[in-house]
Amino acid sequence: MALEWLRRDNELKDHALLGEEHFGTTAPSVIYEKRPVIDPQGNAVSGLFAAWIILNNPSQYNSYTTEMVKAVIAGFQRASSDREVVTVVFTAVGDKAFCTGGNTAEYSAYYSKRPNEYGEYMDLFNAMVDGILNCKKPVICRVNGMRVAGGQEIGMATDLTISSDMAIYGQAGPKHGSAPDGGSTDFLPWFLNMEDAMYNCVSCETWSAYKMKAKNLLTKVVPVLKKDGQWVRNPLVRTDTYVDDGEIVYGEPVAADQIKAAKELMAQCTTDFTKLDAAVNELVWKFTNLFPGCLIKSIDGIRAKKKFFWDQAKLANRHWLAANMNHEAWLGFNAFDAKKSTGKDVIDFIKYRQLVAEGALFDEKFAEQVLAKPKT
Ligand SMILES: CC(C)(COP(=O)(O)OP(=O)(O)OC[C@H]1O[C@@H](n2cnc3c(N)ncnc32)[C@H](O)[C@@H]1OP(=O)(O)O)[C@@H](O)C(=O)NCCC(=O)NCCSC(=O)C1=CCCCC1=O
Repeated sequence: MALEWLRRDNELKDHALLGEEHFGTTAPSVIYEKRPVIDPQGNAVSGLFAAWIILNNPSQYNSYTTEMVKAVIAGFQRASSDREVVTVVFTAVGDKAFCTGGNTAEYSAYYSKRPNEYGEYMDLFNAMVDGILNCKKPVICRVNGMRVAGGQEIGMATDLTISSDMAIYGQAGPKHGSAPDGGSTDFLPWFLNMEDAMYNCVSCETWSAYKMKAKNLLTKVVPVLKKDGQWVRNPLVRTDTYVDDGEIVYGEPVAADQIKAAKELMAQCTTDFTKLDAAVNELVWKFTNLFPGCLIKSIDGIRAKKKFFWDQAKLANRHWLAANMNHEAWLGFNAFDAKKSTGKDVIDFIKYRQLVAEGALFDEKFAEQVLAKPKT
C-alpha cells in the first residue's frame, strides 16, 4: 500500500550549531575548508568532501588562543553534521608545528592569577577535545610539525595520525607549569606502554616521529624533505638500523658529532608535503569506500575505550588546572613568556625546591627569587 498519506517534509535541515563567524584566514585563527575527496586517479569526486580544520598561528607554533579553541569546536560540530563530509583532516599551517598547546602569552598575561577565568577556558578546552572525540566523521591528524603539550592532547584525541618525519612529540606541562591533564594523562597509557607513557609524560623530552611510530602512537610517517628531487628522511634521527651495539636506536637522535652535518643537509633541502597529503588522501579514499554507518559505529566503539579515563577525569581536572593558575602555572608560564628579556625559559627549579623545603610563603617575594631577571 502506498504511503503518500503519511506526513513528510523533504526540505533539508542545517544542523550546524555555530555559523562561519568563528573561522578566519588571518592568524591567529582557524581555517575551515571543504576539499573534494580525490580518487586514486587524482580526480575530484563530485559532492563528497574532507573537512580541513587548520590551526593558523604559525609564529606561535600554532598554539591555540581562546578564540581558536572556540573555532575548533565550531569546526568539528560543523563537519560532524555536514552530510557531504566524509572525513575530517585536522592540521595546521606551515612546516614547524602542528600545535604546541595553549597559548603561553595568553596563559601568562591573562589567565595566570585568574583561576576562575581559566576555569571558563578549561570548559572550552574540554569541549574541544570532546568535539574531536564525538565527531560523527573519522578524524585524521595530519601532523605537519611538532605536536607538543596540549597539541599532543588534541592530536591524540583524533582517530588516526599521519605524520611528517620532521615532527616531534612530547609534553611540556611539568616544565612550564602545568600537568598534561587535557588528555595526555588519559590517552598516553593507551597508546604507549605504561613505562613509556609515564616517562614521556613527565620528562618533557620530545621523541621523533619514527620513535613514536615504533611505539604505536602513529599510523604512518613520511619524509617531507627533498634534495635534488630525491626524498631525504629526517637526518637528525637514526632510521638506518633498528639495533646498534645492543641498543634499540631506531628513531633516536644521531650522535652529537653528526648533528652539524645533518643540519647542513637540511639547509640544502626543501619541504614538500606531497607524500604527507598522498597518505592523507589515501586514508580519506579508504574511508569513502566503506559503509558510513558501520564505519562510524566501529570508530565510536574504539573511542569508547579511549575515552574511558578522559571522561572520568576531565571534570575534576578542570578545577585543579584552574586553581594551578594561582600556583605553579603563574611562575612557569611567565618564565616561558619572558624568555626573550631574561634569556631563560624556565624558573630556577633548585631555588623553588629550597624555598618549599624552608616552608616559604608562596608570594611575590617567592616569585622574585625563582624567576630570572630581565637582562636590561
Ligand atoms: C619545545 C617548544 C614547543 C619548541 O621549542 P623551540 O623549537 O626551541 O621553539 P621556541 O623558540 O620555543 O618557539 C618558537 C616560537 O613560538 C613561540 N611558541 C611556542 N610555543 C608556544 C605556545 N604554546 N604559546 C605561545 N607561543 C609559543 C615561542 O615563544 C617562539 O616565539 P618567539 O617570538 O620567541 O620566536 C617550546 O616552544 C615550548 O616549550 N613551548 C611551550 C609549550 C607549552 O608550554 N605549552 C602550553 C602547555 S599547557 C597546555 O597546553 C594545556 C592544555 C590544556 C590543559 C592544560 C594545559 O596546560
